Amino acid sequence: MPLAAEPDDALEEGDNQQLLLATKGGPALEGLVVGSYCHDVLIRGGRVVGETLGGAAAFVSNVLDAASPREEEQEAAPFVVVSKVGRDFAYASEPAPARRPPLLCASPTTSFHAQFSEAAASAHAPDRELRRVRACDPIYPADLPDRRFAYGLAVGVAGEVLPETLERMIRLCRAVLVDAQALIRAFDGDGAVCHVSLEDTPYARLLPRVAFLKASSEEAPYVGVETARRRCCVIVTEGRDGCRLCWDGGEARVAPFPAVQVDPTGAGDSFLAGFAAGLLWGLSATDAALLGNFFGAAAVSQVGVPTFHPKMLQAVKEILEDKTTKRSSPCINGTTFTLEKSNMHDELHTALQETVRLMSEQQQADPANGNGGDICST
Ligand SMILES: Nc1ncnc2c1ncn2[C@@H]1O[C@H](COP(=O)(O)OP(=O)(O)OP(=O)(O)O)[C@@H](O)[C@H]1O
Ligand SMILES: O[C@H]1[C@H](O)[C@@H](O)[C@H](O)[C@@H](O)[C@H]1O
Repeated sequence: MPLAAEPDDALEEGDNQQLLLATKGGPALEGLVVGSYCHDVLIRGGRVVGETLGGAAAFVSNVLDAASPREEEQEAAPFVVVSKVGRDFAYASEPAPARRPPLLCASPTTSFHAQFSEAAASAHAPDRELRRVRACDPIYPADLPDRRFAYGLAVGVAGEVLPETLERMIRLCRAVLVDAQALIRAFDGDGAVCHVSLEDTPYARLLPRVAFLKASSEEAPYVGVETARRRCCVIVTEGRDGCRLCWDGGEARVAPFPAVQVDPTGAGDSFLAGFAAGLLWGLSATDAALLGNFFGAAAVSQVGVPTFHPKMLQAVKEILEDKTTKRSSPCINGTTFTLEKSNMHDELHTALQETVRLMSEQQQADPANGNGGDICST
C-alpha cells in the first residue's frame, strides 16, 4: 500500500481542527493502539515460575476495555489494536487478543524472559532483567488502518514501532501518547534489554508532535526529561511512589494507591492506558494520572494481564461519572489539554482509594478472588 496514495498524506497540521469537528459529538472516540503482544516467561532462582500473555498492547487493551468511556450501545470499547504475532502465539483465545486479533506473521511471536532478582525490589531499582529471546516482525506504516483516530497509543516492547510507523500514527491520530520503552529499547547480542538515548534516535524529531511521553524512572535518564518536557508533556512513573508530570513551565506529583505487589510486569502499560482513559473521560492530565496510578497499582497486584472485579469497575465508573463533566469536549485533543490539577483532584483520589480499600477487604473475605501467586517474594 503506497503511502503516497493515502488520504492522510494530504493532511497538514492545521487540519487537526477539522478532525476535531468530525469527531466532536460523534459516536465514538476511537483509539489506535500500536504494539505487539508477546510471550512472557517469568523466572526466579533459575526456575520458571510463570508463563503469561505479555506485550504492552495486551495490558493496555485490558485497561481501555475496562475503563474508557463508551456509549450504552457499544459492545466493546472503541479502539483498534495493530499487533503482530507468529503462528506459535499461545494466547489467541485470551480476552485481550481475541477481541482484536493480531496480524499473523511467518516470524515467531516476540518472547521475553524476565529474570526476577531474589532481593526485594526498591521503588526505583530495576526489579527484573529482561531478555528478548524471539522477535516478531516490526509494524510498518502500511499495517495501520486508513482512517483517522481520536487518539493513538504507541506501545512497542521490542522496537516494533518503527519511526515511520510512529510518524504515520501522528498523522492519523489527533493526539498520540507514547511509551518511551517503544523508542529507546535496544538489545545486546544476548537479547538483554538495554537503553539508548532518545536524542540519538530518529524518534527525537517527532517529539514536538507527540502529546504525552511516559517513561519509567529507569528510562527517564535516557529520555532526557529536561529537554523532552519542552517538546511534550513527560510523565515519569515511579513504581510504588506514583508518578510526576513535567511540562514546559510546570510540573505535578501524583500520589499512588496502595498495592501488594506480586508481579510488576505491565504496571507501566496499565498506567498509560488508565491515564488515556482519564483523558477520555475529560479529566486534566494531572487528574488522569490518578486513574493511571490506580490501574498501575491494580496491575502489580496480579500475575500477568490482570482481571478486574466487575464491582470495582462499576465503582470506578460511578466515580468518574460523578466527578467528570460532559465528554462532548474531550481533553484528548492536542489544542485543548488541561495539564494542571483540578480542584476535585483530592476528592477523586479519596474516592478511588476507597474503592481500593473495599476491594481489598472483599479479597480478604473471599480469597478465591485472589491474585494467583506471587512472583516477587520468595
Ligand atoms: N508497588 C506498587 N504499588 C502501588 N502502585 C504501583 C506499584 N508499582 C507500580 N505502581 C503503579 O504503576 C505505575 C507504573 O509503575 P512503574 O513505574 O513500575 O512502571 P514500569 O517500570 O514501566 O513498569 P513495567 O515495566 O513493570 O510495566 C506507577 O506510577 C504506580 O502508579
Ligand atoms: O516491559 C515489559 C516487558 O517487555 C514485558 O515482556 C511485556 O509483557 C510488558 O508489556 C512490557 O511493558
